[in-house]
Amino acid sequence: MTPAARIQASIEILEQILSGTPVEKSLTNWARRSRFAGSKDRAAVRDHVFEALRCKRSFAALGGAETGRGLMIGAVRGSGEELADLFSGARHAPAVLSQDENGREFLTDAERYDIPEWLWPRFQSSLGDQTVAVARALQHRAPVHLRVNLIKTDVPDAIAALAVEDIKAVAHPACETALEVAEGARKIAQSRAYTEGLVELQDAASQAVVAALELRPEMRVLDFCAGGGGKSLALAAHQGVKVIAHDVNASRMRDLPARAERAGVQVQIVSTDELPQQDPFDVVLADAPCSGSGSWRRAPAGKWALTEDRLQELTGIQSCILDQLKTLVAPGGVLAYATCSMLDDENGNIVDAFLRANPQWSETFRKTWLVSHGADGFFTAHLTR
Ligand SMILES: C[S@@+](CC[C@H](N)C(=O)[O-])C[C@H]1O[C@@H](n2cnc3c(N)ncnc32)[C@H](O)[C@@H]1O
Repeated sequence: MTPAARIQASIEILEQILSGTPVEKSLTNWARRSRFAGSKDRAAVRDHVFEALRCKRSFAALGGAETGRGLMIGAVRGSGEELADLFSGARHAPAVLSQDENGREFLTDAERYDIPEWLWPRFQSSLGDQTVAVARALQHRAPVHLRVNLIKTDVPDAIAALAVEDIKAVAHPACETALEVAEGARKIAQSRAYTEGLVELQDAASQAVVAALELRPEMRVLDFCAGGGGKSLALAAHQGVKVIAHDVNASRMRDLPARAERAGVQVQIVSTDELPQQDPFDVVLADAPCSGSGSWRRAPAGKWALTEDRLQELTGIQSCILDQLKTLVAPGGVLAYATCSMLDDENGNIVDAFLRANPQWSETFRKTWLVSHGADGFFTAHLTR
């Protein structure tokens, strides 16, 4: 495919997404009807689509319309490339620009930095002088991070095993186990290092949330919102720690047994009904459902789907989860609250309200990771009584 044909394909996919088809489904539909597209074409089109979704507001302003075509005109105009070369009207290329397909100046900072208008003041109050840096980081693609599985290997050996398969990885400062992939990211899923469980795909800040816990052998740790089990696996990679995974939506943990087997670790999965027979726990991790503002680079549709009502609903769920979990923690144990969000509403405000309502509990640790520092945005706080 020519660069112009890739843009035309991206326009068609974006049209589907804008009319309500989920992102992955739109990409798969296109790949199915475009057997001529090679793996490099598919990767390039996917990159265009994700970039346009991350930068939807600013590209729409630059391109003159919030349509697939408008977004891609905005993308090309913003990159400084020559529009006429790509929108040439040639076979498989987008049509030539009409007179009225002009861009305009940005009206607000929220538009320039691709944040919903209603959310900008909350971004500012949560992030202070980091607001613009964070919003700009969210306009770009996320790095690929790996977690070295210390049950099976160590950091130098994992880097060497990846290098044999032309995957260049370097240590990431977020925590001891974190690597950033500098080259060869598309080869990871097929690599021996991955299939044999030496490394797992996991964002560095997500790993750092687990690394912040002081885990000792024989501790019983509940991962209450386990989801796909990324943090359960990171917890279980601590020698002797017994990990119990739970999620209100049990089907989300479907792949966890196979992932645990690949990693060579044990994770016990419990249902909501079984939980009362399992407590108390030395550590309860609540990686709560949230806006996902820290991972909007990977899932940009979430940025535009969030509403004030949904944020309020989420903060209600977050407070309920913390309240529900306090009875499951052994005296002297730790209730660790975490979100992949950078908004005070979902982070400090939730913990502060919990501490006000439960004066016998105190906070021993609190940290926020920002996307502008090279990993996903995350928050965690440790509570004890
Ligand atoms: C942020 S995700 C978890 C991600 C996961 N810990 C990981 O590291 O991959 C939040 C999870 O919380 C679950 N959840 C939502 N409400 C819940 C509740 N009331 N109790 C327990 N889990 C809940 C969701 O099903 C979702 O899987």
